[in-house]
Amino acid sequence: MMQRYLEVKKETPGTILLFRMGDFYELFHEDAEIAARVLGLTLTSRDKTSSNPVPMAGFPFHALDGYLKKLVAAGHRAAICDQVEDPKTAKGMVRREVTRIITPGTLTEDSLLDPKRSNFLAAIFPEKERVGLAWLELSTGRFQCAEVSLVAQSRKNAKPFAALRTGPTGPRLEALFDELARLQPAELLVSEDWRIDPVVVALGTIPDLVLTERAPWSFVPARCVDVLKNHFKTATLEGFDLEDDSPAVFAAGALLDYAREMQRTGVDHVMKLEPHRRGSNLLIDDATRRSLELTRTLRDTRRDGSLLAVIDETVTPMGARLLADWLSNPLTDVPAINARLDAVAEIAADRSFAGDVQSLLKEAYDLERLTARVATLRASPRDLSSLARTLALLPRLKARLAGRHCAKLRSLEGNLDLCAEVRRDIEAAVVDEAPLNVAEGGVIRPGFNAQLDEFRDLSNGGKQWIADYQRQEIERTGITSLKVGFNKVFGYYLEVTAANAAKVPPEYVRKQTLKNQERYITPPLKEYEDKVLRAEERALALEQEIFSRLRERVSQECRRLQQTAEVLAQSDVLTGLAVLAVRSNYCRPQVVADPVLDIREGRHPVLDRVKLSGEFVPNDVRLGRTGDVASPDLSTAPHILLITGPNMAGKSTYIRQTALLTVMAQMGSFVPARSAVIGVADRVFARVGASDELSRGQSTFMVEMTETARILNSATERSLVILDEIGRGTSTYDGVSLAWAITEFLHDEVGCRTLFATHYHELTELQTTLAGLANANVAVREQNGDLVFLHRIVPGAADRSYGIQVARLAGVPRDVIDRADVILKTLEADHHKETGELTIPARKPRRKIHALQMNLFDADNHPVMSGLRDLDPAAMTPDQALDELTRLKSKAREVAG
Ligand SMILES: Nc1ncnc2c1ncn2[C@@H]1O[C@H](COP(=O)(O)OP(=O)(O)OP(=O)(O)O)[C@@H](O)[C@H]1O
Repeated sequence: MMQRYLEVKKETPGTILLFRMGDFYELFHEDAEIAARVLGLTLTSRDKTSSNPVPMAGFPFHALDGYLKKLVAAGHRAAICDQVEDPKTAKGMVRREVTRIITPGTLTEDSLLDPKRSNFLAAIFPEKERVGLAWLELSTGRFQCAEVSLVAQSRKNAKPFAALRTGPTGPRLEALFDELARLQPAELLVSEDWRIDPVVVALGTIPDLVLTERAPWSFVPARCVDVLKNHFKTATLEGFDLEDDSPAVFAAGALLDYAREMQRTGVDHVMKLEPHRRGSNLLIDDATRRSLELTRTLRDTRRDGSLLAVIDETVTPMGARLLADWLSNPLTDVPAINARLDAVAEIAADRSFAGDVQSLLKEAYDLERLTARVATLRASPRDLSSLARTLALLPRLKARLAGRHCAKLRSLEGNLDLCAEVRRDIEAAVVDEAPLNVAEGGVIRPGFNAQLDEFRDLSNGGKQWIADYQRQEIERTGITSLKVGFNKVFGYYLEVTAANAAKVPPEYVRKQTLKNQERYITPPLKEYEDKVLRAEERALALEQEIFSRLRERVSQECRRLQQTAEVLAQSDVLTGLAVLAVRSNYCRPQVVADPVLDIREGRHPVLDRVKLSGEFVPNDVRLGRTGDVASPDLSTAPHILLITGPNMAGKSTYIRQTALLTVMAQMGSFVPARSAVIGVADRVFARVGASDELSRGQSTFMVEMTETARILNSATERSLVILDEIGRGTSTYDGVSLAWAITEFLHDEVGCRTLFATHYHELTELQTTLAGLANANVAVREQNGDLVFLHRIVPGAADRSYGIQVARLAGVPRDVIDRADVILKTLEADHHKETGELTIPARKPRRKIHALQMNLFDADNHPVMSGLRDLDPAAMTPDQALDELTRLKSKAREVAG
């Protein structure tokens, strides 16, 4: 057995091997040690008497899913080696084979996946100036690829920006990092050969990303292309709008190869490879994505508290995943955005529609993931009955979608394939409450297969035969207490009381003598027993066969099922957005191509939700282009808004909410505002607060400037830029000067819509020189020396900053606040002096703090010191010296008190 173990271990390098032995999965050697650590299993050893015992750990087979979850969460890969023969019939040792390999990126089991999140496996193929990236969600079969440029994507004439993540001469990796941040893959495949490739080295620094190294040959371009052609059974990849020589295709081929290797049962549900083109989406870089907390919060990277959590009114996991996808990839094409908005508007206008659709969808199972399990021949009987139940809802959904006006809902109705035969086939064959496991039987409906019914009758219906036989034998022998019984050791037997033993006919064969009974068997009874037991076995085998055939048959319809799953997901997302719009009082944005923004009474979607109603103060934003003829009413609006105001007033909230509303509108959602005209942005940039890049070894200021450099170099006229307190991490003069120059550059060279929140009041002077810039501030009121935040954005510069008042609100001690006030006044007065000298009045301590330690000055007068001074060690005996030392010590104690 250990020999087989070692063979299998050799076949599955880099994985933790779970080796089935009877009712347990066992782990040995290093795997056992890892399992003990990660899974909390007790480490024991095999063959304790040996001088070199083998470490070992294990768990019962039914606990597999729970343990797999923990192993995968800890970033491990696990190979499951099962017994592939029935131990009862096996000759010699039971045959064991690896039945699946579970890796973070190739999960398909519901129990291991988060229903609301896509779980991507990704692969890269770096070339000189571009890198191919492919990603696959194995649990649904969605497979995409893209080419990402490694050359700085600068605006025309812009100088390439300085040292980025891999140093001044390395490739520019931001675009790749942005894509990975968008996808958040669980596992990324690279070639062993690329260990020192700068791209791969940089990827190794991304937290929570498992890099899996593959043999170099699996990345050989010709092979990669062949893998894809063979899988899709096509002569070229042109049908997918892909070139055979693109690194994106190579990455996809290497990825599919791996997926096939891990999923021993096949990946037939991967039916197409879709090219992902960057141009059709609103680009949101990694830093912006995090700053805006689109899908996770900045501080603890949780979904709760993110924009996604707030706008999610979907009722199915398919919908939840698609919503996350839409939010991560907002559109730029105005007609495409409007198509979604039309659908949301139509649903929002018809309350009963949303209610009906949601109550239907709530009953649906995760059709996308069910289909994938059918396709990989891993669907359980229960999966098939869940599939049929979901299909049973479709006629009602189709009826509800019928007669809609907008194109999107009409096309959903058109694409909703009822798959009626699939449903009919499953319903005809599988019982309503199907068990999880086919091996125990009870899967196939009675009446479906005559042969099966016969076997079952024979095994169940034996009762009648037994009753008849028992009656017949009572009559024949005259023993009225004669009974037929059954136990596992002897099978069927006849039982007679000891008193009647003499009446037993000679053909009865005695098998067992109990205290008061004798047990016998007879040839007819044994013959019958044989038949019954065989029938049971044959019934089980036949059930399995029928089930496998059915699953095979359903798997032929994967494409249709996938299409239907997509319709369900889209219906769910659109309905969810409509419910959100109505429930949260959102308005339909008017999406236009001009780079303008006119939001009236806009609210921050997340704060609006958490604050009590009426507590959130709505604000307007109007950005335009001077002299813009297309939007005359915005022609006088600035395109840069410089917002000053006290801390805590709501500056960050205001600028973020503007970016969030733009993202929401471009994904096809209504927005929290009274009205909104949103000019489509090609990119959104948010430089907000300190980010957590310290772990990547950069200083806060360096990170801030790197991100700023990127904005300045790649923003276009159509971009939306949100800047929060640029230049904060350096000296005031440096900071002001940088912020000043950055603002001028954005105004003169880029011309993009910009919201800039700052504490540097000096910058408000820019209004006099920059025509497209306007000042705004957040209103506050001082009441009896206290500060009241009104959270209202008003035109003009803030008159002062109120930092000290805010510090007082925060509980900074009174002494410090008063002192800061004095210093501030002096600074303000000095500011206007010609000399430039700074004379801060000295601080007057309010109370003296007693020094606990003696200072040198005090030491001179100390009684112990004078005692020491008077000593003449030369004239003392050791005893006297000791006495004197003891005396001085107690004196010292006394004084210290
Ligand atoms: N429009 C609003 N209505 C109601 N409350 C608001 C509004 N805007 C902000 N707030 C509240 O004020 C708090 C501070 O807001 P924000 O962080 O935007 O201030 P800030 O001006 O950027 O502060 P700082 O300059 O210190 O970063 C928020 O947590 C929020 O609870």
